[in-house]
Amino acid sequence: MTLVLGCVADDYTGASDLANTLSKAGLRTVQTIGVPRDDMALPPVDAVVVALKSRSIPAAEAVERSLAADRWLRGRGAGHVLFKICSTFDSTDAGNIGPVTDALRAEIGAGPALVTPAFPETGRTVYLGHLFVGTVPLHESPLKDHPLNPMRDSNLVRVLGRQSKAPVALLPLATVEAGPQAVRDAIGHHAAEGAGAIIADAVLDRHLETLGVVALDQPVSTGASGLGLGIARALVAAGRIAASGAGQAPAAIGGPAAILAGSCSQATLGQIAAAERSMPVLRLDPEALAGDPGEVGRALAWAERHRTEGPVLIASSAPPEQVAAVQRKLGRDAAGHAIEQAMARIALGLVEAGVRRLVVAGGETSGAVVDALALPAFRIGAEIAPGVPVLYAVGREPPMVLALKSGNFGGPEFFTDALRAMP
Ligand SMILES: Nc1ncnc2c1ncn2[C@@H]1O[C@H](COP(=O)(O)OP(=O)(O)O)[C@@H](O)[C@H]1O
Ligand SMILES: O=C(O)[C@@H](O)C(=O)COP(=O)(O)O
Repeated sequence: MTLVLGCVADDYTGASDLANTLSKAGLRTVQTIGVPRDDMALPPVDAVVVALKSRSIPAAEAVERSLAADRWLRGRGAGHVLFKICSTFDSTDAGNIGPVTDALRAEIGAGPALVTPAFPETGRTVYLGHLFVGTVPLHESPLKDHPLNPMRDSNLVRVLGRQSKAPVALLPLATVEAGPQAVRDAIGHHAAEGAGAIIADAVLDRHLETLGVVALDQPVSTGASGLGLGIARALVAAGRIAASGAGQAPAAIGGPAAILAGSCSQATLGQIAAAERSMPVLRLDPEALAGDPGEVGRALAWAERHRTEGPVLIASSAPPEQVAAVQRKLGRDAAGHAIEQAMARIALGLVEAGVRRLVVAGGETSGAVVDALALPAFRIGAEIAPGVPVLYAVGREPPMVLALKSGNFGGPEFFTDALRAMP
């Protein structure tokens, strides 16, 4: 297997978002959970997205895991590695976007990395280094209340500067509009000045196409699915991707379905409210979930009682004031971790009870669930909503199909849309 593109994603939902984008652009793509074991049988692919759960762990660990993934990908021929971050730049001043980008560059002796979270299809745009979510700057968006990494500064040159060793420069929209050569000249100038990373503006897909062409000059770039789109289109345009033809439509998996929500995003809260009109919904008590092992058993007993009614939804999700109250009692990271682990035990119990179709809302939550289920890799299926594909577990018997939804993604009826796409 010789890879045309390697990707290291800092969470599992983000990885499936990127794998979806690459696959739609024509790249045969597989998402692995962690660095694959050498004996893992992978189909012929153009791109592998190695999904890590490294967004909210200490920076040194994120660096170590990312470098291991990078070495595996380069060992299989990947000349360019895209570090997939969140389109809302989820991170804290302690990292991990800066430290991982620095380490990936240092590993291969690369010049400054292009960095952009722009993903216009989902409303993420960057102008003069400021990230917008829909019509508002990042710091006014619901991300200001994220449970683990509240985003309170929209100026990404500043945000990344606080996380990086080398200076961070800006590639303004006017330069991106001027095309690849203007971008190359600007990068040369910033490299001479010692920049380690360059935040690139992009508000439309054509800007990402320009950035994709130039990113491939370098061995490393950092971005969300928008940059993935630009790189994929550049690879296709350069004739570096063999035509793959339409894949065989996967057979229906069947069997019981369940939804688990641990995201506290505004979008997910709305989707849970909408689901309440069409399926049984259990809203967990987050404090009990974090502290009382019996709460998992009670949730599973509830699911068992509602089994004959079709899919069920179990949620720990809560609005910002309730999240803040739990965090005051338990601490931010401890609360998040304990709730994720409890959700993972619920997932395991549901699958042991026969669930074969599973939707999970929330990146960290998805990470904990997929780890508990020990799923090694996914084939990418149809797109349910921008950034969220159907995922077929590779090599699992009996087969399972999942959807891992980034907290902020999907329309109000996402959960019913997902179940319809996962027969
Ligand atoms: N009610 C709650 N109170 C506090 N934290 C919560 C609650 N429910 C979930 N969490 C935690 O909030 C975090 C949500 O992150 P994540 O799953 O990545 O969602 P998103 O995709 O929206 O970022 C997780 O660590 C989760 O365990
Ligand atoms: O880029 C994105 O927005 C997503 O792919 C993503 O990474 C979102 O993260 P979560 O909301 O934590 O799932």
